[in-house]
Amino acid sequence: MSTLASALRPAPALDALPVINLEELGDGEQHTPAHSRLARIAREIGFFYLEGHGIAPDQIARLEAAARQFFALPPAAKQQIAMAQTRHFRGYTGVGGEITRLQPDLREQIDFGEELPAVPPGPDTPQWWGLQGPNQWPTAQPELQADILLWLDTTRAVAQRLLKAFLIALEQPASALNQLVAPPHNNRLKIIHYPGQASGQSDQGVGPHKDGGLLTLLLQDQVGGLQVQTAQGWLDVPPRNNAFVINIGEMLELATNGYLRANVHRVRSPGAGISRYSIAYFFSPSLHAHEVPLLQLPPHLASQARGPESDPLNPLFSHIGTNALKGRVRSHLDVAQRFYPQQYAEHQAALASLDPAQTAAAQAYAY
Ligand SMILES: O=C(O)CCC(=O)C(=O)O
Ligand SMILES: [Fe+2]
Repeated sequence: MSTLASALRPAPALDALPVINLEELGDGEQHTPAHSRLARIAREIGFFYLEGHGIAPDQIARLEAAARQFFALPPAAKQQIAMAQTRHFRGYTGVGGEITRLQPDLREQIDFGEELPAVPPGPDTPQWWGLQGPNQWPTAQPELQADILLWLDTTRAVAQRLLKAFLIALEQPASALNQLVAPPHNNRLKIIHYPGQASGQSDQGVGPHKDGGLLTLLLQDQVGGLQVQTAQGWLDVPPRNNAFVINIGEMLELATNGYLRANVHRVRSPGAGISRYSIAYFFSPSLHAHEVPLLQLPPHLASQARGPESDPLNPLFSHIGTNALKGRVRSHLDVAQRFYPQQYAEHQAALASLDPAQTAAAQAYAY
C-alpha cells in the first residue's frame, strides 16, 4: 500500500484498549519492537493502559482512600479550599461548577499543581504566570498534603519515562523535549468524585474534551464510565487494576504536527446511589519554555502526520502559557471572571459570536 493510502486508511476497529508495559520499553535509548508498537498504538487510538510503572499498589490505594475521605467531608470543610478564592486554578470545585462544551460537569474535584511560589502579578508579567502558585490544603484532612505531593513526584517520574519512550518510538533523540519539561514544572493533578445521577437527568460526568498537556496518567476505580471517541463511536475504557489509563494531550499533538492526536474522551455519570472516583495527572509543558517545539519526524512518519486538528471552538496555541490559561478560563468561569477579566471577556465574546448551529455542535460535540 502506498504511503498516502496507508495514511488515509482508517484505523482498525478496536473492541478493547491495548496494554503497554513500561518495563518492556526499558530505560535505554535503543529503538525496540516495543517502541514500534507504542508508536502504532499511540497513533491509531492514542488511549492505552500502562502497566509495569513500578508504583506500589499500596501507594495507589492510600491516595484513593484519601480522595474518598476528602469528598466525604462536610461541605464547609471542602469550601474552605474553594478554587474560586485564588487565581492559581487550584482547590475545590463543587458539582456543576466546571463547564465542558458549554454544559456543567456533574463532578466535584480538587485541582492541585506543582507546589511552587506565586509569580507576583505586574504590568510586564504575562497573565498566564498566574497558573503557578501554592496549592490549597484542607485543614480538616492535614495528611492529604503529603500524599498529594508524593503523588506529584512519583507520577512525574513515570511520565518522564513514558515521554522518553514516545520520543524513541518517534525516532527522536531521547532528550528532544527535556527543555520543554524542565523545572520549574507545570504539571497538574485532579482528584475527582462523580456522584450517581438518577436516570432521565444529565449524565455528563465530564463532557467530551481533549486534555491540554502532553500526556495524561489516569487512575480510576472499579465503577467505569470513561469513554474514548473512535471512528466507530464511543469506546468504553473499563477499569484495570493498578494500571494507568494513558492519553495524549494537545501539546503532544502540536509537537508531532498531528502524527499523534489528542483524543476526545468523556465520563458518563454512574447510576443513582453509586459514586465513581478517579485521579488524573496531567503531565504538561513548563510555562517558562514558552513555545512547543515542532519535532522533526523522519520522512516515513512525517508523511503520516495529519497536522493538528482544527477546531474553531478550541483553537490550539503553540504558546504554552496562552494555551494553558485558555483551557482553564473556559472550564472555570468564576475564577476567570474574578481574576482574568480580559480573558473572560474574550471567551464570552467568542461564545456570543457562535451561531446557533455552532453552539448546538459545541454542546453535543457531534463530529
Ligand atoms: O475521570 C476520568 O476518568 C477522566 C477525567 C478527565 O478526562 C479529565 O479530568 O480530564
Ligand atoms: Fe480528560
